[in-house]
Amino acid sequence: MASVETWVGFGSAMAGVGLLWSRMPEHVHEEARYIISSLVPMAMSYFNPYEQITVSEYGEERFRRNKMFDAVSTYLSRVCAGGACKLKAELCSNTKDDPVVTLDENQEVVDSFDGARMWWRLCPKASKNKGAITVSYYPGETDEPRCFRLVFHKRHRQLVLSSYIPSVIRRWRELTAKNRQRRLFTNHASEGNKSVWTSVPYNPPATFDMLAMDHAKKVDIMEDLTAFQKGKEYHSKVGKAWKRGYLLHGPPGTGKSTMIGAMANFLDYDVYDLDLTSVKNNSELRKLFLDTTDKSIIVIEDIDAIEDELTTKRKGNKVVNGDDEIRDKRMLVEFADKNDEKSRVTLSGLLSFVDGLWSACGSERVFMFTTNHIDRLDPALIRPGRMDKHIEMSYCRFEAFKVLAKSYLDITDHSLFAEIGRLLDETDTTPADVADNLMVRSKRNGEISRLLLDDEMDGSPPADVSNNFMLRCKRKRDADECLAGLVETLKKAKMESATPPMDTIEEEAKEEHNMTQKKAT
Ligand SMILES: Nc1ncnc2c1ncn2[C@@H]1O[C@H](COP(=O)(O)OP(=O)(O)OP(=O)(O)O)[C@@H](O)[C@H]1O
Ligand SMILES: [Mg+2]
Repeated sequence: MASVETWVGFGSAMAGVGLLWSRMPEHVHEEARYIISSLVPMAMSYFNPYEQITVSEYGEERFRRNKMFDAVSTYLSRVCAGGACKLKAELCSNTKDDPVVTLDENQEVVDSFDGARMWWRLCPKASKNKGAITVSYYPGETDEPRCFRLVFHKRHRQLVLSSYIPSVIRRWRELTAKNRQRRLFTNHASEGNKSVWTSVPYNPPATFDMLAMDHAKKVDIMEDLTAFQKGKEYHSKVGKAWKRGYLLHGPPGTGKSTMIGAMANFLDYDVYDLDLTSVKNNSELRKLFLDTTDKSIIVIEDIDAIEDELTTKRKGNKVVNGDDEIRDKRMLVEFADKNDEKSRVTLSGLLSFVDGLWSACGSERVFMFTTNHIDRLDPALIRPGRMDKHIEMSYCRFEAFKVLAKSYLDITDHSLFAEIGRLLDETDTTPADVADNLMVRSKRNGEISRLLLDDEMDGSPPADVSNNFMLRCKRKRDADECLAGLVETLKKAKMESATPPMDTIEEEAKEEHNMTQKKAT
């Protein structure tokens, strides 16, 4: 036991140290604090046999999603979820009844690899080190949103880094290739007024087979897409970013949006439908682009509608025609704070992703712009080389009509075909209008189901033969009725196009009147 003298001696020694400390200059204090703060973690790591890896939801740049996070999430949900008691379930597909189950926050699961145990936890907040994968020697406090934390024994460090992590990534690739669900993303302003992507499962019904358009043009587009999809080596050989830009133009109802769905089906890509009106400025736009994944179609619909704002601005800004640089800096979308330079999305900001500096970030991306009025678009957007392909979606002619008749009525020939072909050549009718006429009326559907029901109520279950016969009759009647209706619609359209609208007649009459008055004076 220490005597009283010893304690007194210790106390005075400490008092001496305290006095000495207080007399030391401030910079020495700083140095001493620094040494202590670096020694403590080292000492802790020396005694702590565990290490940890943090996989945060966003990468170092903060605005790019960390794919490793998705990989771990999928891996743990599929491989280790059995040992978890807090899970989240989401039904992602309209066709499959299999919910996607993922770990809930703060849930810990254990995995084993080559005899080593790994502890995974989904933390609602991530470590201060936001890098893709950061290794730290001691458990640190967290301050950033969502991360997975992997804890393992020090002696397995090499195993984890060189074998376990790569195996997680491999497994993730296998799992996603097998269970991929295509998604449709759209951006909207989040709580902090920042634009973020949200998505829903996406199974567009349209395929190229159903697209009513010139056959040669359709084949050309499909070949172009196939060449693009297989063009990884070609693009790297010629030093071009692996991306492709399409401009779809044509009147409303000619199938521009339908074409996008068909392309997504054909390529099996996700679709990002970019709503520029909820993007505040170029840096937000950049973040959104960087948040898109590879193998995706980025769509900006009705670019002419946004350009309309430009056109009004153009006059105000006295932009010189042909001067791309000045024109590009005009606003695409103007927000509430008109004086704030930062709260604007510019055409140059948009184009830097399509074929500028930022276009090289990410690969296998298709950009699609759609417009109803190509003539109203900014020349900077449509100048040669900017968009790889301009696709015109046009009015429905006979060849396109045959595709629609096959899809909607399941017929390849009919006595009214010749007349319809002639009328389609004489009028400008959109595929949407034709498709509308080919839709079997619900009245008819009601009629057939009633007939089938009556049959069942007789007590005699309807025989297949009679069913088939009835269905055939129904189809025939449907086709006759729909095509006759279409002929009527087309005739009406032809008449309307032959007679100029009333206001045009009135204007012409006025003009004539003015001319005669002028001549008279
Ligand atoms: N070329 C086409 N082939 C098959 N169906 C078509 C075609 N064009 C239009 N349709 C039908 O008409 C509907 C409307 O077409 P869609 O929305 O693709 O036209 P759009 O050109 O995008 O029109 P908008 O310019 O108004 O956006 C579609 O749901 C589809 O059923
Ligand atoms: Mg559309």
